[in-house]
Amino acid sequence: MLTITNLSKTYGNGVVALDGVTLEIGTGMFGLLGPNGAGKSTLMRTIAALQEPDSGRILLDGTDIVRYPHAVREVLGYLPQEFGVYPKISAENLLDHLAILKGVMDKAARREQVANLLKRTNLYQVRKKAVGSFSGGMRQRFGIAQALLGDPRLIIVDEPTAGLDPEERNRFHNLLSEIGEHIVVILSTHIVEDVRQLCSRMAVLHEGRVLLQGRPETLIARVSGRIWRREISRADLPELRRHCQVLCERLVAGRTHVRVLADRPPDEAFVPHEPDLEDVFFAALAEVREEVSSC
Ligand SMILES: Nc1ncnc2c1ncn2[C@@H]1O[C@H](COP(=O)(O)OP(=O)(O)OP(=O)(O)O)[C@@H](O)[C@H]1O
Repeated sequence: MLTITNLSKTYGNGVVALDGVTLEIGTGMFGLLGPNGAGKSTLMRTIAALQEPDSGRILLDGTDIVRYPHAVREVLGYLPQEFGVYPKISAENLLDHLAILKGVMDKAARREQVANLLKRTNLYQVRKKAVGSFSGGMRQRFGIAQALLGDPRLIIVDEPTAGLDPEERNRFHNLLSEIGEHIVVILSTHIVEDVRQLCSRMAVLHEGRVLLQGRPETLIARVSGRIWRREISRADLPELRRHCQVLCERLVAGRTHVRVLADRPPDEAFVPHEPDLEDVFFAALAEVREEVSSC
């Protein structure tokens, strides 16, 4: 169990990246959803003990990881947003090298662990190939293989599916959900679909603050009956925005469709919309923006 209490971080340039973040994260896949600049990577790096917060506490199974960063590094697997590799080394050799760095010193045990991880991530057939020649999806799977070295209790993956084609993304999802059956996996992303498909618990982060957290189905139930949609001409959008909380607008077969958050349909052309996680995400952002503009 990972318990984060009142975590705050302001960078030297004055940007408040984390502002009193409090979260409880148990075994399974936890989705941390937020728009660009929300503070996700800062939070991930802080949990991974790669940077210190200004204040607050992070406990992993009772151990304070801000005070004892080595304790978390020993039990942590981390796939950062920018995952650099030595391009010319084969996958097998690089994984072996990384296993040594992770403290797996026994040669036979290391060889076995490396082979197992290459099989698990479906890279065994290409283990002799240079990692630099891998496709984006293969590279991300290699990233997961290195994160799993040393049998971690906590895995952090930061924006892992950006740039993957649908097939690779699906394969990556299956791999993550299999891992999430046994340990804590935190998935940080701005892709709502990733969280919907994978996570049994989630939080939305915005401007360094947790807007909401819980089970996706519970959060969806909270906006149920308050989402309406209609087709609209683009010219009418500004007027609608003036008196409604427009959650999103999107093109369907070349026509603009809007969804709004309201207790009643704004006009007779609106029909009820069965909410999904995207509505939860946009509603949380819309509500906080509304608070700011009415201040
Ligand atoms: N080292 C740094 N120095 C100064 N400001 C920073 C630093 N790192 C991040 N920031 C700022 O802190 C805020 C949060 O950034 P962070 O990268 O944690 O967000 P994020 O949710 O991961 O965003 P993205 O999805 O775009 O990666 C942003 O405004 C960012 O510009």
